[in-house]
Amino acid sequence: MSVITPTKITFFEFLTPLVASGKKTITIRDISESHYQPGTQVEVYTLESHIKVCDIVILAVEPLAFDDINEFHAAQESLPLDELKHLIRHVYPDQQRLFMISFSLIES
Ligand SMILES: CC(=O)Nc1ccn([C@H]2C[C@H](O)[C@@H](CO)O2)c(=O)n1
Repeated sequence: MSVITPTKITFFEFLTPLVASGKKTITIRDISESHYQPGTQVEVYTLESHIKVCDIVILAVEPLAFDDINEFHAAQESLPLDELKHLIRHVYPDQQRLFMISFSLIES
């Protein structure tokens, strides 16, 4: 079965300034949002209002267990670790198996 490479990603609106400023360089998603391909350009939109924010390039997609999320990931998310884990549990209440998507901002 082939999976179409996605060319868009959404972030909660309150996180988009961190993406657009280049401070946030990873996002942690479940398998349904893990099909990004390294080297591809992806458009960033706000989840709530679907406004285009910026473009990013995908650097890597790697498996990451919820229990292994640590200060290293929090720094790259530009969030405190407790806030990050709380947010991930809010979005993905039961999932241990997650994916770390690393990306770089494309300056416009
Ligand atoms: C559908 C959708 O947009 N879902 C998500 C999922 C996660 N995030 C943020 C929250 C954290 O900063 C990281 C880690 O999951 O990504 C998000 O903005 N939108």
